[in-house]
Amino acid sequence: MLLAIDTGNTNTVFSIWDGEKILCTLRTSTEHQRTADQYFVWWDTLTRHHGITPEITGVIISSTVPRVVFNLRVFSDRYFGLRPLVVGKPECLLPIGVRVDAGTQVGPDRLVNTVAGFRQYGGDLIIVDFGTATTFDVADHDGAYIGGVIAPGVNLSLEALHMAAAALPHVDISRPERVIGTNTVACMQSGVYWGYIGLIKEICARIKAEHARPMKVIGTGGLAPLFQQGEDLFDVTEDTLTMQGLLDIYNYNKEQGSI
Ligand SMILES: Nc1ncnc2c1ncn2[C@@H]1O[C@H](COP(=O)(O)OP(=O)(O)O)[C@@H](O)[C@H]1O
Ligand SMILES: CC(C)(COP(=O)(O)O)[C@@H](O)C(=O)NCCC(=O)O
Ligand SMILES: [K+]
Repeated sequence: MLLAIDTGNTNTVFSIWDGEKILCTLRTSTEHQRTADQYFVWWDTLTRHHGITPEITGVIISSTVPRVVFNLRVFSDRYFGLRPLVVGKPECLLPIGVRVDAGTQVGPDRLVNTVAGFRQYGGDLIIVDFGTATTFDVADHDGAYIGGVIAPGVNLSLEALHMAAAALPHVDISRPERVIGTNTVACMQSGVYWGYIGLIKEICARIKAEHARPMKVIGTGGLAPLFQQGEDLFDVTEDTLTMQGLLDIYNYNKEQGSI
């Protein structure tokens, strides 16, 4: 079984792959102070709760927060006796090219998404991932990652309003039916929800105009379905794209004999 770990700036997700199937997914907040032993207590409690005793034979990590990788490495080594494959490190091979400005450290999550998108849908893709930041990852005809767009995340935008303005409360995202809000919360939800719909449409249209061939748009991340409602933003939404990419990269490294 493969343990695939996707650390974003907000949440860290562990998925256990049994062949081509996800057995179980565990989620915790991302904190670089969390030790290997703390991960294990959490892991042990939840896997027992799910009634599984996973036989982990491989670990792969994608982390947008470099500092958490140390404790995840110790966790993997101490509890499974395994050296994890870390996306973005030179020893982790990728089945796609990366064509960006020299010296750019592309977020590993973006590369992982591109790998999974290319394997499932072929080239010429825009992948929109709703995380702490909202990222647009662009894959060329041959699957190479050729850049994209980074925009402030949905919850980050709502949080920024609350933090900066004394009279604005903390608000959760939702889809208001009407654009004209008749109370403060509705006004904030409208600004972020409908503003975001506009942002996604405009950025995708401009990427398509810059790209020589027709493109498919994939939406991923917890909020993708909320934005897809009643709109035609994405050709497809995928809720486990990053996890699938981690499995693909692990399998590729096995095939290449690098692990
Ligand atoms: N299904 C969902 N509904 C509402 N908020 C969500 C959902 N999934 C994630 N979020 C929120 O979106 C933000 C980004 O979370 P996440 O996608 O885990 O980011 P990251 O991958 O950057 O850690 C967080 O504030 C999280 O609470
Ligand atoms: C853009 C990101 C912050 C998104 O991270 P996330 O929202 O998943 O936590 C991350 O991919 C990152 O740190 N990227 C490095 C810069 C780049 O990708 O060009
Ligand atoms: K992410």
